Amino acid sequence: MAQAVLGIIGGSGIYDLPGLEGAREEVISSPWGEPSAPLRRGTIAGLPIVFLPRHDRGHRLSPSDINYRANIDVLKRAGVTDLISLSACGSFKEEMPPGTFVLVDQFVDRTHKRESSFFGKGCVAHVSMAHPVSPRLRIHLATAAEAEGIAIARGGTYVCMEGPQFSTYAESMTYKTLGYSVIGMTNMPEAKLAREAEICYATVAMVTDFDCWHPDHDAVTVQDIIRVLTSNADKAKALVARLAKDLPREHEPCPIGSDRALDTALITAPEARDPELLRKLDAVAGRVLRA
Ligand SMILES: CSC[C@H]1O[C@H](OP(=O)(O)O)[C@H](O)[C@@H]1O
Ligand SMILES: Nc1ncnc2[nH]cnc12
Repeated sequence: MAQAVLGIIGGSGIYDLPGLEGAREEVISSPWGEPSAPLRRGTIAGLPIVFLPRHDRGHRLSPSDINYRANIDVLKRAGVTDLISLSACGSFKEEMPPGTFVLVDQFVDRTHKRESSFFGKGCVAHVSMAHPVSPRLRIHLATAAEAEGIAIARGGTYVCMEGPQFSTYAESMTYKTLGYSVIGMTNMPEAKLAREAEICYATVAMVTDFDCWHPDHDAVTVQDIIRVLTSNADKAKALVARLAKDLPREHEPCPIGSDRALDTALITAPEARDPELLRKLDAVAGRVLRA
């Protein structure tokens, strides 16, 4: 049984992880290019933790400029088995007001200018995304949030837009009418790539605003979001600390097989595979390619 290594991707407002014991910076190079930032590695209550701020410190990177492939690749190389994304989002539901942490269980991908797969010409793979979030991690997150007195919603659909502009009123009303719960700009293709890399993934979607559909909120502004971000970030850090204390030290097998997603995904015949691409896939797909 493998040791659990918890990865944390910090989104808007979460550029470090105070409380990381013995924290040190680790630069891991990736054949997929530059990750957002060096990793910060340490422990919380003895559990190995790897932290990566997806926009880099200073919020240098916009959602479309993040190299999601490099980020997931370096987290895989760092041994991450379980990955939590901490993400700011807008809400489409009155009952999920700013301050709510939504443990989403579905995603809709509306992004259109991002590299969204490690696979392609010379090594084709099709992983299942039917259930994109680890049910086991969601349960651990819900338990940790309850212990910390953090208001959560269990389940919801996160629609990922390209951005960087916020939605038009018509888009916002459409997503609301379709029944989506929250909106953000980063969790796709991140969740898809984590699945391809066989890393269990879950998102804490932290509501900062009601997007622009809400009659009392004419438009979303970064200033308004930042006001909520700070208190959300404090709660998120408490949530991570509690999760780290309670997460089993051995990686628990994923009940939906996220950690073995490539067992049934590769379709390119071994003799038709491109050696160059195989080299780049050494970390994310090494388990199956070396078999
Ligand atoms: C600062 S508001 C828009 C920004 O916030 C969210 O970032 P993240 O998901 O990394 O927390 C959203 O996706 C946008 O990137
Ligand atoms: N309303 C919103 N739309 C997209 N991304 C967001 N991040 C925070 N609030 C958002």
